Amino acid sequence: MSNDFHTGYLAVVGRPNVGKSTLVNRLIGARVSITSRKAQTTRHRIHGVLTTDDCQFIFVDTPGFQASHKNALNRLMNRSVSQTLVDVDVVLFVIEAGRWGKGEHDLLPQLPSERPVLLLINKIDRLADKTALLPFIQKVAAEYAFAEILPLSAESGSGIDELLKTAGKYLPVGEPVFSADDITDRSERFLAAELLREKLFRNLGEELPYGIAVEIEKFEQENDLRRIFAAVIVDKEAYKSMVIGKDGERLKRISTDARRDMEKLFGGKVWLETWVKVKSGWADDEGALKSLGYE
Ligand SMILES: Nc1nc2c(ncn2[C@@H]2O[C@H](COP(=O)(O)OP(=O)(O)OP(=O)(O)O)[C@@H](O)[C@H]2O)c(=O)[nH]1
Repeated sequence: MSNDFHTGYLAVVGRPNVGKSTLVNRLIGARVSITSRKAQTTRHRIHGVLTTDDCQFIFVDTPGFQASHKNALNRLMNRSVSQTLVDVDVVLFVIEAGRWGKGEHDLLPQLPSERPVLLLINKIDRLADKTALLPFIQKVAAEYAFAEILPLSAESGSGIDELLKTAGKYLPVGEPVFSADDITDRSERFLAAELLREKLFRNLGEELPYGIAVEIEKFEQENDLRRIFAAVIVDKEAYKSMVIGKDGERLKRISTDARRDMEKLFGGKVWLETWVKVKSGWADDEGALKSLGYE
């Protein structure tokens, strides 16, 4: 291994919905983290790995900050963000083009002053007036000592090569940690839960109850067939029928959609069984959260 190879950890932070998951997916070219129009779908730290000729980027996707719900779940989420930030080599702070508000400003004190923070201005494809970008960059540059400011579009891919070239320079010299074809260090069990969670978010839309979770109770594999048994956990009896829907239609649709995505991702047949369980108050109970895999 040449001694000018760089390897390092990068955290992707930013308000919910700014495009963190889309960016990580775009960078590592595979679906390891789930995107959805609904805010707050990423509650787990997800590691994606990208290896180029001279760099290995190990991405840590962190949950968005959320100040409005003050329960155990959010305390744990915020704790895991701060812990992540001191462990990484580079912080990628994602914002939306043209948008710098209280949400962004409030995040600044959480940024580690001893690490380079690259400000990524995402969604530039949405800017109707491209000349607005320069004054916006000047404005945000005055907010914090960002190591770099890079406009890009996670969706169209514009600015992504530049981002990799620039971010690579901030990674320490070192041998790769993961082999070239590692996509994620998360298990299929975890990915199955994420896919099902994403379908719940999409299908329930605005009705989505706060504190819904997925627990994979059994995951078996026999040749190409995976048998997955998943419980959808809600914290109130009333949410149960909301998830199941009239004559079970909604849960059936959610399961079918999730099963199809799992088959694509795992490259084999999937038998998926889902049901809804009520665990009242679980979102306020740190023990229950840990048992569901929240760190
Ligand atoms: N137009 C446009 N839309 C984008 C771009 N990047 C992301 N989006 C959209 O923005 C929405 C949110 O993207 P996500 O990647 O889920 O955002 P996130 O920051 O990971 O969200 P949380 O998981 O809630 O923290 C999705 O509908 C994406 O399709 C972009 O470059 N341009």
